[in-house]
Amino acid sequence: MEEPRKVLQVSGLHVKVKAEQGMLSLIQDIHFDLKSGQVLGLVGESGSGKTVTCNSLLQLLDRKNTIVEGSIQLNGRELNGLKAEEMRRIRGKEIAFIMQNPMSAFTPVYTIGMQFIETIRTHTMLTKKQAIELAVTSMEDVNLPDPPKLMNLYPFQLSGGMLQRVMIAISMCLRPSVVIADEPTTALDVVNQLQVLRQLDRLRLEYGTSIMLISHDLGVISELADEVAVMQHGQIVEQANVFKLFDHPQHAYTKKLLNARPAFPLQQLNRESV
Ligand SMILES: Nc1ncnc2c1ncn2[C@@H]1O[C@H](COP(=O)(O)OP(=O)(O)OP(=O)(O)O)[C@@H](O)[C@H]1O
Repeated sequence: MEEPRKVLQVSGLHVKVKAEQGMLSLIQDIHFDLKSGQVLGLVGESGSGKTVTCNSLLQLLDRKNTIVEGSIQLNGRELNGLKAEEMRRIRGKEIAFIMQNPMSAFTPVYTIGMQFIETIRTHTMLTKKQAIELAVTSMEDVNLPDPPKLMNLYPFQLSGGMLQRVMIAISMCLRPSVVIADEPTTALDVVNQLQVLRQLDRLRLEYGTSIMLISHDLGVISELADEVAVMQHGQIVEQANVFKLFDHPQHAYTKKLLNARPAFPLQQLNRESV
């Protein structure tokens, strides 16, 4: 069988930020590859550097005060050092982002439809009518009820779970090669968490999208990830296949994380729903 293609190749990634006492190192020497259709889980306790890592991949860090060293190749193209304008064209189209808090991802004064269409038209030559059709199909794809009606609603009129699915629909509609999901289910209840994870899984199976899933929750990671990287103090301390990592953790910090985890509500729910 042919080896899956490497879509994202990160090597020697190092992020420093200007601080009063000088340059402060936030993440050091990060290496990983993300293959086509693969889900890489990035796990670690609060402050371990997960968000800084994904923001550096997306080039969302404050350019004035941070230094990003190392290489971030997306489909063979180096992203580190690209101009903000070039990066804006890539973000959303080739590498998409699903945020932790769906409410803050939307502008409250515009309808879901306006925001969806704006994203599509920024990146494509589609007409407004075509963009509406694509938005509706994408919302149907994530099982949102009555998309034409949803298009006319404002963000506050949707539940957190629905908004998160709208965000997934927006992220996926342009078929990006990579989706970075930073704690995509943290703000949701357990039932909605499971639904969102299932949608992400279905989309990666259907379209071969690679997903980088950031979470502090090992239950979420175990649901979806093929490979897991464990972060501590700005470094990846262990990386392995999900089964190997859960069954035979090598690093003391991974063992500590595994021992500290509560019972996995998602897995219980999965069993109950079978
Ligand atoms: N602009 C900044 N200036 C100074 N320190 C920062 C800056 N951004 C992040 N940090 C620090 O870098 C470390 C890593 O933060 P990061 O947000 O990546 O952690 P995290 O693993 O995503 O945590 P959480 O799960 O709580 O989101 C933290 O100690 C944080 O305080």
